[in-house]
Amino acid sequence: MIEVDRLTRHYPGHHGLPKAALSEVSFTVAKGEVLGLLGPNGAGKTTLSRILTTLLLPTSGTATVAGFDVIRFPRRVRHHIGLVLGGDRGLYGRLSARQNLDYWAALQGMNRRTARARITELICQLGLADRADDRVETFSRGMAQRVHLARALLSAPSVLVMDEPTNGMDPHAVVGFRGLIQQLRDQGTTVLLTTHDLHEAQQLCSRIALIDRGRLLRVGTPQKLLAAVRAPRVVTAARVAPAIVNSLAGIVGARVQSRDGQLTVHVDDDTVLATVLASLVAAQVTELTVAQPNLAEVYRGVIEDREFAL
Ligand SMILES: Nc1ncnc2c1ncn2[C@@H]1O[C@H](COP(=O)(O)OP(=O)(O)OP(=O)(O)O)[C@@H](O)[C@H]1O
Repeated sequence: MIEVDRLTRHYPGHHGLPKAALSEVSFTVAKGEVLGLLGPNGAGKTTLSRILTTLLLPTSGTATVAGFDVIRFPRRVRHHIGLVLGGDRGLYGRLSARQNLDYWAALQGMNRRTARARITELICQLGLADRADDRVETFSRGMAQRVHLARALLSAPSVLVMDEPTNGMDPHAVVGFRGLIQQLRDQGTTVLLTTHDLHEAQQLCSRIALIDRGRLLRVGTPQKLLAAVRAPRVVTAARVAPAIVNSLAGIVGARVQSRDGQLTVHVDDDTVLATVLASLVAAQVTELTVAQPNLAEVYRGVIEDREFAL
């Protein structure tokens, strides 16, 4: 549904020299896939979203959405794509949710009767029914974001581009909104999801693209990205006899610490991990945990951005 090939976008930089916000970025997104675009501030995520939604022209390279080139067929692309932005832009606070949606439907040239039915359907689907006729300026961040999503879904697009859609929401609203994204995914909508939130990416995305300074550094399933991490695993166990601690200390590649029977072992690879676990199980130690690397470790390993708070 999305094909991006060597996409490049320059902005004027210092002394008139071009500065690359995107450099030779290539990837594809299949129908029904949720691709997470993850990267620090200034990585180029918004630039890419804007090109795909025909709001910005690339300097070179190509991008197609639902088979239509974004430069040659922008109207067709717009018909197939919905854009959901984070933040407070884009809604009329003094209008109700329904009036906002009526307005956007009219701008898109939708027939009134079709628009009315579609708006009622979206209001129900997105949990807005109780507040549909209240002014949007009285809405919480999470409710306003649902109106943004309804607006993007008016023309039933097959592709949604979401730029940090849960930014600024409280945790409860985030859970509800992510549930909506999951529903859309299950209904076959293709989603490009820009996010800073590693947990969100891991929860929602079938694949994740890591982008930094305009370059695509890695693309893969969360499992594939995790498999490539060399972060040490940590085994912890309780009530471990001193003799067992001593025998573990003899395993090459295991760094053992122990205090009052509470054991912590750092291991470098899966073979050492298996040996440590086998020794503990043979000694009938059952209270143990293994901390797996998570996306934060992948991120740290791939992107060296000090400003990005994990
Ligand atoms: N209109 C512009 N003029 C000049 N430079 C720009 C312009 N828009 C973006 N840039 C630069 O392009 C680079 C990529 O910006 P972009 O907004 O795409 O990043 P981002 O990944 O979306 O960042 P954020 O997470 O902060 O939204 C940045 O270095 C930014 O300063």
